[in-house]
Amino acid sequence: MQSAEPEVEDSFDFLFKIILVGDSDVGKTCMVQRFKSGIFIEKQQNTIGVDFTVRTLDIDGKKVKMQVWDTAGQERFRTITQSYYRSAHGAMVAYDISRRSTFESVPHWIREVEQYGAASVVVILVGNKSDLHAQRQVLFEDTCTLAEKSALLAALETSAKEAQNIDAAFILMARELLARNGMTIAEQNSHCSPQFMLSESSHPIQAAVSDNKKCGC
Ligand SMILES: Nc1nc2c(ncn2[C@@H]2O[C@H](COP(=O)(O)OP(=O)(O)OP(=O)(O)O)[C@@H](O)[C@H]2O)c(=O)[nH]1
Repeated sequence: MQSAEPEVEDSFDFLFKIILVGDSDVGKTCMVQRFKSGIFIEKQQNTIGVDFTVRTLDIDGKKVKMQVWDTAGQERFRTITQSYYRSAHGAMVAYDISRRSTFESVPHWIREVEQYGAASVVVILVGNKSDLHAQRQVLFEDTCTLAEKSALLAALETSAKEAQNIDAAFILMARELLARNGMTIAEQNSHCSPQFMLSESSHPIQAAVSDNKKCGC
């Protein structure tokens, strides 16, 4: 666990703080590790409190530093993790597509973000372990329904194991935060990433969903 704010040394154009929440064992740490280092390590220790990691993305020539706060999903760390919501620009609510109970916890995590986070926080719903096709317990349609009902920015499925959509999730978040912080919608619309659903909260739906994905730019 790292409790202090990380030092930000090198230069960047934008710095965004992203908090990753969701039940224990949905794969949050593996997602962050895949995003940061491009690797997948099967056996992870459960996160204690909160860990942070940083990666700088190049988005259309802008250096966008993503400071990612990986929180513990275990109940006993709730009070620690709640104190990290307030400064987050973005939140990723993660569940495991092969474990229905983790999807059923999503409304709880969304409420936490709403309760403890800033009013402007951008929220994305992420169904991890999309490689576990045979064990699927959550339909992506249900994910989209929930994301729309909760007015989230987007819903997508990822696999930290097979490197599916992990970068896409963070890039999507970065682009939305950039859009809200000065980059024009016109610049945004020149890009389209397949394999996820976007809400209309900030700009038109760009893509439609799921495993046999079609990009609807
Ligand atoms: N098949 C599959 N397994 C995964 C994937 N991502 C993570 N796992 C496995 O899921 C387990 C839990 O992963 P973690 O990253 O520790 O989960 P967490 O959400 O950070 O858990 P807490 O720290 O307790 O909140 C580990 O055994 C991982 O190997 C994935 O994309 N596919």
